[in-house]
Amino acid sequence: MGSESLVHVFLVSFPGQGHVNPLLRLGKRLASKGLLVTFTTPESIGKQMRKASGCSDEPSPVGDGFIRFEFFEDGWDEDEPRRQDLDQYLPQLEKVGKVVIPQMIRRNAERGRTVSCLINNPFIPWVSDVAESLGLPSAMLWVQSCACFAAYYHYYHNLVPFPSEEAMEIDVQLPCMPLLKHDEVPSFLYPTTPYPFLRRAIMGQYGNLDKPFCVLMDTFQELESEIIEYMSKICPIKTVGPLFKNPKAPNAVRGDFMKADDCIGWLDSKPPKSVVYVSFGSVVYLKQDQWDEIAFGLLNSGVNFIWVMKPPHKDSGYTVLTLPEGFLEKAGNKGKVVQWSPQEQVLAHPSVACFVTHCGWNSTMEALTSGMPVVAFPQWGDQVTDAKYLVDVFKVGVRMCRGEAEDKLITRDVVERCLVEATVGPKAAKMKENALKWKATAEAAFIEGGSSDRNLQAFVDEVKKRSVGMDHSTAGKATEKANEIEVEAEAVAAATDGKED
Ligand SMILES: O=c1ccn([C@@H]2O[C@H](COP(=O)(O)OP(=O)(O)O)[C@@H](O)[C@H]2O)c(=O)[nH]1
Ligand SMILES: O=C(O)c1ccc(O[C@@H]2O[C@H](CO)[C@@H](O)[C@H](O)[C@H]2O)cc1
Repeated sequence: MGSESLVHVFLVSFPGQGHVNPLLRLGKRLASKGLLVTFTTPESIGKQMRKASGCSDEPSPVGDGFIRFEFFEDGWDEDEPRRQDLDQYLPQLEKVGKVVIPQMIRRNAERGRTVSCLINNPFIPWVSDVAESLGLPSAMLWVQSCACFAAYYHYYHNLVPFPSEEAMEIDVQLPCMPLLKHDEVPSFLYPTTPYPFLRRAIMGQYGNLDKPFCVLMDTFQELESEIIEYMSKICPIKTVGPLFKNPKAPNAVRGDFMKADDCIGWLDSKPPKSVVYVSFGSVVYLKQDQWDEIAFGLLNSGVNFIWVMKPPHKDSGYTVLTLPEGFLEKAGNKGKVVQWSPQEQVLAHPSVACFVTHCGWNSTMEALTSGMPVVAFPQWGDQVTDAKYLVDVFKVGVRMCRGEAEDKLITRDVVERCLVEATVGPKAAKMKENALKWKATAEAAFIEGGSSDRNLQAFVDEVKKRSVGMDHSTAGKATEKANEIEVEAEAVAAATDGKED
């Protein structure tokens, strides 16, 4: 069957690696169940994805369906430094996206690919408005834990007391969750957060939560059962994780912004469970003095290691981190420093003993699903909550720090102690045993007939059902609306021309 005759879903992603990965993985899962999926994000990132991962606008077969990419211009020059400032970039994305997404949907309809559903991830809640204005169903993929979803929900609706300027250090008790210490609450909610624009972006999604007919989550029923059950009574949640596992479509279609350095051959040469993998994700940058302490901790512990040292964006304001003098020579063949790793493969490799992680949710799910113990080094946002769960609830981790807000240098001795604790001795063995249990439970959730697979199938069935109800007049309405929005936007642009920027 050609891709044109399939039900078509349109995925709009915030342009961050930790957001693109889970939405693209969802796209692949949906495609493998027989849908045509178009994935979009701004061209500035599309350019990188094309170069590093070969993303193409031609439909690629995935299982019973297809996936294709179609990027959009965000209205700024190629080298615009303001993209690194989300306080400025998020409003720009909203302004432009509200015009160009309807145009893209209209063009697709004209080419015989009528869109039946829009799906977005957080930080770009206006996508639900676009869907509503076009008369299209929409869904949202929540790319963090259900625990974090619940924390933001209770904050938005003011249901329980959270840290405030008057009471900074209060603990937070949410229903069906362990007590969170003040610094275990998602840090965008701290009164002192340096990232209030991310709190606003997330709160924007809660303001729009009545619009998506489904909230998909990259978690699984058995991992967060009580809070998922509780929140499911309030919101139309469907857990579909771990999304990075796709039995029908392994790694062919990827959305990395940077090509991964090859380190699998090097790992193959190491004994089982002898390597520590260190990565702080795509956005966290540590200070130079902290970097130095980690470097000495790694050397002093004597472990083998792979360390991801990604270069900062030229407009990010971060200075390039360096390694202590003579570090690479001292490490010799015990250590490998890379700019970007094939993380999923690294975590699945038998030579890897543990993962020193910033506890982003993707890294958390990838570690749990690979049966990999962790050393938790959270910095901000959901990472501090994920660290609490990894250590105290899932019991697969050792805590190395409490987050950026603590502003505490973690010394080389502490680094060394945590590495040893996570790799040798009875505690390490227990954590590995727990991690392997989570791996098995995750597998049972994503295989055919598992809880996540059933939820995903139910979602696909619902999209198909709604698309049957969507007759030609509905598709025509979407086209008409797209035309209206375009005319309005042109009028606004003409009226404001030269008055902005
Ligand atoms: O060297 C690296 C570092 C990270 N990742 C991937 O980048 C994503 C990072 O997402 P996460 O939520 O963990 O953190 P963020 O980058 O959003 O802070 C994950 O899917 C990782 O597998 C990768 O492929 N190679
Ligand atoms: O581009 C940015 O400035 C950016 C990208 C990603 C950010 O959040 C990360 O998202 C993940 C999924 O929500 C999350 O689990 C991870 O901890 C975050 O680092 C923030 C800013």
